[in-house]
Amino acid sequence: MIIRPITDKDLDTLFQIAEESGPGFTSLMPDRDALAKKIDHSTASFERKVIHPADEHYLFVLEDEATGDVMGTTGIEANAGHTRPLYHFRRNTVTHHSRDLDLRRSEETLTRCNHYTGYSEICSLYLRPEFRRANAGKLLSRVRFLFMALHPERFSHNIIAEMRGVSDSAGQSPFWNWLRAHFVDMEFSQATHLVGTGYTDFIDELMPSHPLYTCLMSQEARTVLSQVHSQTRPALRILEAEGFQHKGFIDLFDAGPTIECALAGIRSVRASNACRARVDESGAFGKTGFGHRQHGDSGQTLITNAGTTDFRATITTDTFEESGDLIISPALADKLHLQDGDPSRILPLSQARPAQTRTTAMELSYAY
Ligand SMILES: NC(=[NH2+])NCCC[C@H](N)C(=O)O
Repeated sequence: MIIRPITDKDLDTLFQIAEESGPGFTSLMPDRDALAKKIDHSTASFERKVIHPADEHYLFVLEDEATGDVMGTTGIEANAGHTRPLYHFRRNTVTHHSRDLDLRRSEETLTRCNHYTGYSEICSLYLRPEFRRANAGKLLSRVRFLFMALHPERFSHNIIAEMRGVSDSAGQSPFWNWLRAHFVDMEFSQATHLVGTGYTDFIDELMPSHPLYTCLMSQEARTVLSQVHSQTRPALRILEAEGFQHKGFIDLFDAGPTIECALAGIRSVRASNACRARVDESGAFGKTGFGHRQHGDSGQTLITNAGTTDFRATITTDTFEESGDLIISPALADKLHLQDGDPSRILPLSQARPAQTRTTAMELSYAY
């Protein structure tokens, strides 16, 4: 499994993924022109010399090298809210209190806001059902944190992830159904399609701009506030383990939680290291006795090169560290586009119980 930047040739697969992933997956909408533009934008972003993050969008694919199949996607928006506003509802508490009458009551409100302007956003993580296997989800999720650690000038100091909220297989969202009944006469899928293809004017025009008291909402809508889609729960757990937290900002359409973490605080950023690749031509990799010097207690390591347009990453056991150098076989060096002496970044993966590995890879398929 190799991670690489997306190219024009991946358009058909990207279209399939956009169809498979459904209406709540707003960063990939099944619209060929929009997806072709997204690929071009990604290619230009990887090519661009960047000093401060602007409107770059990086989209990677996970490829099965043996077959050339694209197994999934993963992305980073360098500066969310830069080209068009990024809206959320903020959960607030309002207290009405009369000292004279000795009465008080606290109620929750939702207020539309643009709080997260200027954050980098991780997005578009999708692992196709037929390619669920150990480490695939991990690689798709964590590779973004290594890419950010390698190229911090391209990203904000703060990172968010918008987690998909609750909707059913027929595309009905309990939160949207309440909004729709009172404010915006439009299907959930139409609203997410508009947002996903970059049309956000209707939010200012039609969505409520005054605080909404949640006590006045339907019970169905209230219970899904800050809740994730059932298929997104494992992805949420993984990001929480990386240090991400929910601060009460929720999606305008399905009330899914947005979570945030400082880049420097992300576990995979802190636990990964810069090193130099040394290509071992001696053929020692086949021999025994190398295991004790391998990374992590599982011996598995996420390795990347330090490139942008030529970025590559994989998870392997076929490596070890020696005085700060990463010793790799010529075959692996070739796959990762690494030459002897090139900078690299490594993240030792800790031992996961086999059952856990399976669950993670499987359940990450719908991700966030
Ligand atoms: N609450 C939501 N549905 N938010 C949108 C989730 C989008 C998802 N993070 C994506 O990249 O497409």
